[in-house]
Amino acid sequence: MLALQQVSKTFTTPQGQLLVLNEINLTLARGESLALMGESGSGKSTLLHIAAGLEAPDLGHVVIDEQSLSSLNEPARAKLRRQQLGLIFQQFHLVPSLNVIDNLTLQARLAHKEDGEWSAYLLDRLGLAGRERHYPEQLSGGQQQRLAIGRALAVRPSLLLADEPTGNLDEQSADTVLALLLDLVKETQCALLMVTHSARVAAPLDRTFHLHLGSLKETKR
Ligand SMILES: Nc1ncnc2c1ncn2[C@@H]1O[C@H](COP(=O)(O)OP(=O)(O)OP(=O)(O)O)[C@@H](O)[C@H]1O
Repeated sequence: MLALQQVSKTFTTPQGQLLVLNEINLTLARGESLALMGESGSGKSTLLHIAAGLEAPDLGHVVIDEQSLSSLNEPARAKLRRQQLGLIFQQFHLVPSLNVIDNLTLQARLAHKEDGEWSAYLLDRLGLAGRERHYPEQLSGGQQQRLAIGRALAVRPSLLLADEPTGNLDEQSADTVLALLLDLVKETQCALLMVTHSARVAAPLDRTFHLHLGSLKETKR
């Protein structure tokens, strides 16, 4: 589903060259959830951006659904991102001027993958049925993040990439959102790669990896 093959990335900083990812290998299967942990500045967001094709590795390959991102030009990569990837962020990134149903179907419409029945099912599963005409500001933080999850899943992505998706929520909302997210990953058999600082959030995921000094080490399987 997702494969990182010998991925390396170095940044040039005022202090010199910074090797953030050093020949990283990782594979993620359908229906599998993986937590990516590591101290601040260890390169977690860089790895996530590279997996999403938003940033290119210096060396190595990213393969999504058997397609190597480096073999595609930028328009083709953007199309693959729209059609196969769901992105979930700490700051929900909903469109404030769009109501719930329009936010939910936004990416699906852009990807020409809109499916009314699937959207209605997702709204129901996410506890947002009946809120279709509400705007993001009328929703709680937990509801907003559930909507952002729905938006990511509305395209039926093969890969979900999430950066601290529960970082802005209180513990109880975080637990609800995480449980729903993991249920939907199993149900739709997509793969989930999630960055988190919290061992508690990582615990229910299938596998946990730590990034440290450019290397990835599995700590739970
Ligand atoms: N465009 C860039 N140019 C130079 N250095 C960069 C660039 N992007 C990231 N870095 C550096 O690379 C390292 C890894 O950054 P990254 O954001 O991936 O870490 P992170 O593990 O996600 O951190 P955090 O947990 O604080 O979000 C940091 O030292 C950062 O300063």
